[in-house]
Amino acid sequence: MTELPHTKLSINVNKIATLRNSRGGNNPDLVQTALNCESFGAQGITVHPRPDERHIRYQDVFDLKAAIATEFNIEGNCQEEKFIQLVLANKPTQVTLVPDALGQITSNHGWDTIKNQEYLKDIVAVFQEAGIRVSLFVDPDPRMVEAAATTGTDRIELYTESYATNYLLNKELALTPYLQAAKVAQQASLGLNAGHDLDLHNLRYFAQNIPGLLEVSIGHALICDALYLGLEVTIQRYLDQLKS
Ligand SMILES: CC(=O)[C@@H](O)[C@H](O)COP(=O)(O)O
Ligand SMILES: NCC(=O)COP(=O)(O)O
Repeated sequence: MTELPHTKLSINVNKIATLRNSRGGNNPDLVQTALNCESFGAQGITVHPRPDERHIRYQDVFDLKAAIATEFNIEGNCQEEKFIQLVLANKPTQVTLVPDALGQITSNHGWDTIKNQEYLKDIVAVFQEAGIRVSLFVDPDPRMVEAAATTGTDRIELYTESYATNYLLNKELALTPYLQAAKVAQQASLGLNAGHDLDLHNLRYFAQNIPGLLEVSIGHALICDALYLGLEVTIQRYLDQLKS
């Protein structure tokens, strides 16, 4: 029997949609690619629809929901009413709430869970009442993690951009704030996810050292690696990084 990694790999397929949209038509086929990801071992599929639908279109979310069998994670900005309705209509396994500004190229910060405490409590409850697990995207700041716990969220997703950047300079230092944040999350009984700029170089060290890491969502680097290695080999390599 093969050993299963304890941290789930959810593959973000935004970049497949970016490529498809660049020519119109349906090549590459987003749903087929997601199904391939699953058959190659992915334990979840992540999408991050943005209001301009520059990659994931709202219809893609319905199409993926109807097709995939693993955990479906929809990330996005819940300050958009259209996003809330999209998530409620699809009832994914998990919604990850991200405080994106309009027109942002990519996500670049987590929630200020202190300032937005009341708003987050209300919106977390909206999704939970629909049976959807909620995760809040936060920076690795113990104060933000502590305040996230008081919103009632099930999980947090640690924004790993600074880990990925600093890993190249000093991996121990790069990890330090994430370790502290993870400890606070554990004490508060919050589930822990992570994502953004994780790749084949920095993933193993993160996964081996962050206690209780339940899920990583990875898109950009994984899809780039698949151009060189093929999707099946790439996914196996990412899963290998998650084996303890
Ligand atoms: C929240 C997060 O870190 C990712 O979902 C990332 O924002 C991917 O979005 P893009 O593919 O639009 O860059
Ligand atoms: N939540 C992070 C995510 O889905 C993918 O981020 P990236 O690997 O594309 O940087």
